[in-house]
Amino acid sequence: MNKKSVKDVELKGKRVFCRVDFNVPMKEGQITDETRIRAAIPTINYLIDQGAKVILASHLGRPKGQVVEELRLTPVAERLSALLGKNVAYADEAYGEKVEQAVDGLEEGDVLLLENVRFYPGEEKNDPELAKAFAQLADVYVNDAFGAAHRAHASTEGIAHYIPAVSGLLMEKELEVLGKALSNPDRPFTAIIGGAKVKDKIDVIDNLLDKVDNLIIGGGLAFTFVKAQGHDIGNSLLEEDKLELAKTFMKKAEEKGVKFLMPIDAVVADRFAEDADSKIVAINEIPGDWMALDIGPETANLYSEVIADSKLVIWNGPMGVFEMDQFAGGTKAVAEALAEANDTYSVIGGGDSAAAVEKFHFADRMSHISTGGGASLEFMEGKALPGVVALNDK
Ligand SMILES: Nc1ncnc2c1ncn2[C@@H]1O[C@H](COP(=O)(O)OP(=O)(O)OP(=O)(O)O)[C@@H](O)[C@H]1O
Ligand SMILES: O=C(O)[C@H](O)COP(=O)(O)O
Repeated sequence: MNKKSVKDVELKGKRVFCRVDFNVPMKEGQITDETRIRAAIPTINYLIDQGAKVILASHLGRPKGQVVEELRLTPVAERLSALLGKNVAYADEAYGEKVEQAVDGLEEGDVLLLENVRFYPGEEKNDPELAKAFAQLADVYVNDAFGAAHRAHASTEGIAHYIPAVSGLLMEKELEVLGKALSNPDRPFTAIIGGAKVKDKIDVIDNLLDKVDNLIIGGGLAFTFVKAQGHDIGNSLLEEDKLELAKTFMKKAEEKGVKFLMPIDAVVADRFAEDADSKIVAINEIPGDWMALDIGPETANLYSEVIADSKLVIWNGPMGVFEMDQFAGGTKAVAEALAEANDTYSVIGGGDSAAAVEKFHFADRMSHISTGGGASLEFMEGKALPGVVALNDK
């Protein structure tokens, strides 16, 4: 990477404003998945070991520029203290006099967590005044929030214009792994794209068709392609206005010699419900008033074989409605195939695919699970990430 990292700057005794992505799922005040907190630990420990005064900042949820009690970072501070094995001070504001006093009181190796930066309207507007107020707290800016790197906000982009700005270790690793996957892939290189909406994944499919050997399509978005092939898809998800584009992609794949793999069978249901009546049908036999909610077992076998023969696989988006047990089989089979493919480097991107891999207990058998949802997608689309662009060049 041509951007400076924490390893390239002197940190001893320095006040370091470290932007992390602690946007973790919460239920009734409890953190339900702490992956993102764990992922930031190496950088935080590095800063502590170097003798920095560590000021951590993050957003949580989308409070839209005002204080939302349930979105305070208090539970995160507690969890972080436990994970670091040391006290993390917590400020209930993110800048201003009180925070400055707290920063003044920091000794080398101390950690202070600021309040949710999205409580301030200037954050998402990338207001230079707020960016300056953040910058004033510190001598060095470290961006370790890969998950929020696609946002040009005051704490992810603006601040980098005022003090020396470098990447954290997680940011560096994410960019290295995803960057290598896309620019110099081991082959055969396979991308698996699933999830619900074609329109969200158009750019990524288009960009990947220039790079991969195999493109596997699953999830709800597959049925727009199935329909484009000329099959009846009943009440399955369809984005009518993307049918022509789906045909274009299939044609592009053919021209480029990319294997474009689509479902050959599906699990169909009479309604969208856990206890719906369901059955397995061939892809050209989806009944008119049923909907396809998962890929079928033959498709899962076909996809698993392609995965086993690949050297590099990137996966974004589940194969079916994996939240319901009846329709989780396809997603589970793909996760299992990835877990068992020992010679395959597997990169999981996107919140839902990462959640699925966790749910089926294959997480520790994947090569890399990205902490970025939108960020990893935008990266794969080939877009520049503002939070990275703003960092100092080497
Ligand atoms: N056949 C289907 N019909 C309807 N919904 C489906 C189908 N297959 C998958 N889904 C749904 O798609 C959703 C995930 O889609 P999405 O495009 O958001 O995935 P993602 O990119 O992994 O997630 P994220 O946006 O969190 O990164 C899941 O909730 C799943 O239930
Ligand atoms: O969860 C994410 O993808 C990141 O934390 C960014 O959150 P956002 O979509 O609310 O900007």
